[in-house]
Amino acid sequence: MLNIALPKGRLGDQVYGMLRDAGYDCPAYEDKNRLLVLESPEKGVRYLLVKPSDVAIYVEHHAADVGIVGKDILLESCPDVYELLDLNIGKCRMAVAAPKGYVEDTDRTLRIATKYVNIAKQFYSEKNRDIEIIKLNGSIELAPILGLSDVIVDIVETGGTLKANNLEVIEEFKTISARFIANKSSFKFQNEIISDMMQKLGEAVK
Ligand SMILES: Nc1ncnc2c1ncn2[C@@H]1O[C@H](COP(=O)(O)OP(=O)(O)OP(=O)(O)O)[C@@H](O)[C@H]1O
Ligand SMILES: O=P(O)(O)OC[C@H]1O[C@H](OP(=O)(O)OP(=O)(O)O)[C@H](O)[C@@H]1O
Repeated sequence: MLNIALPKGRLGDQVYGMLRDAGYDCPAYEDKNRLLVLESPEKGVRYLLVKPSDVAIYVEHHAADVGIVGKDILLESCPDVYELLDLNIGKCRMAVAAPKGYVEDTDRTLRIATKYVNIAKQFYSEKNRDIEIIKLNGSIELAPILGLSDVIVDIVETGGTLKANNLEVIEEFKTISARFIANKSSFKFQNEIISDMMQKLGEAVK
């Protein structure tokens, strides 16, 4: 059976919808219970429900053969996996944002709150800017409101969260979407099954 790491939460349901349409349905997924391992033996797949930010860890370490993960996570952690397909869902942008009217003082160290420490470091190293990173795990928009940081680096989809909290985008610098990834050894030894899944998923991409 092919082990598929599926992100729980907002991305998971969309991803499962694509896999179902591609022929890898799993009635147990639709039961919505607390099980984390869901099997569909007749389709030859086993779904592992994991935190979105952990998908690539399972795949890299061969606890899963394939998985679906946001490009944000791949850019942040650079796992040693194959990125096979852009699924064109979970679309958003990586951006710097700040309170409306914010004016940067370039003589001071810039304080940045983010979940994406490596992405932020890379972005500002290209600008040669002196920075301090404050790593948070969620509700990033709160940081500049409370004076914990000057700006944030985070993903923006509709812009609704920024707007509701009186923040605005300063610069968007990466487009993000969900990617189909594979463990390197699985891709070699289960190539036919994974290639077949990639092709069917490709046909389901809108
Ligand atoms: N507002 C959004 N619009 C579109 N895609 C998003 C949005 N927020 C996150 N994503 C994408 O969906 C993925 C999963 O996001 P989600 O918010 O469900 O998990 P998370 O809370 O970031 O994960 P974790 O619980 O592991 O921290 C992200 O990695 C990103 O690629
Ligand atoms: O532009 P929008 O459509 O408002 O989407 C962007 C918001 O979505 C994500 O947060 P999420 O809902 O995952 O919350 P969290 O980061 O606090 O966990 C992201 O961190 C932004 O806060």
